[in-house]
Amino acid sequence: MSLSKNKQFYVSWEAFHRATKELAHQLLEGGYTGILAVSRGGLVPAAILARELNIRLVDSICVASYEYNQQGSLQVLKQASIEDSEKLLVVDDLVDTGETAKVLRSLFPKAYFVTIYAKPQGKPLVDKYITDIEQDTWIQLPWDMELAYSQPLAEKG
Ligand SMILES: O=P(O)(O)OC[C@H]1O[C@H](OP(=O)(O)OP(=O)(O)O)[C@H](O)[C@@H]1O
Ligand SMILES: O=c1[nH]c(=O)c2nc[nH]c2[nH]1
Ligand SMILES: [Mg+2]
Repeated sequence: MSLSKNKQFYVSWEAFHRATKELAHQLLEGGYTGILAVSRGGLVPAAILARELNIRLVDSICVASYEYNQQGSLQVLKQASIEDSEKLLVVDDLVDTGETAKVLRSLFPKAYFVTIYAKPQGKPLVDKYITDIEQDTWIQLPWDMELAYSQPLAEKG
C-alpha cells in the first residue's frame, strides 16, 4: 500500500478512542468471549475493546503484506491459538483494499470481523465498522504521527 493517496484523514488519539468506544457500545449485547487482534494495527482497538467489553481472552495474529509480491499475498508470521467461533471478535484498525480481511475471513469464517475505518473496496468484508473513508484517502493513524510546529497561515508562501 503506498502513501500516495490524494487526500489525508488525520486521526487524533482522542478521536480514535472515541470511535473505538462507539464500536464497543454497538458490540455490547453481542456476548463476545474472545478477541483476536490483527497485528499490528488491530492491537490498539483490540485493547480498548477488551477493556470496554470486559473480555480477558485476547490473542493476536501477526501478518505482513507482500506489497511487491506478484500475488499480492499476505504472510502470516504468527498464527493465533484462539479457536474460530461466532463469539470471537476479529479486530483490525481499518479495511482498505480488503486483502487483509479476505485472509482473516478465510482463516476465521465464523468470527465477527470489525474495524474502526472502512474504505469502499474493503467494506463488504467487514461485519461492523464505525467510519466511512473514501478510497483515495490515506488514514493517518495517531501512532504514526507526532506533534509538530505549524507555520502561521500569514507566513506561508
Ligand atoms: O485492506 P488492506 O488493503 O489489506 O489494508 C488494511 C490493512 O493495512 C494495514 O496494516 P499494514 O499491513 O499496513 O500493517 P500494520 O498493521 O502492521 O501497520 C491495516 O492495519 C490493515 O491491517
Ligand atoms: O495507516 C494506514 N492508513 C491507510 O489508509 C491504510 N490503508 C492500508 N493500510 C493503511 N495504513
Ligand atoms: Mg494491519
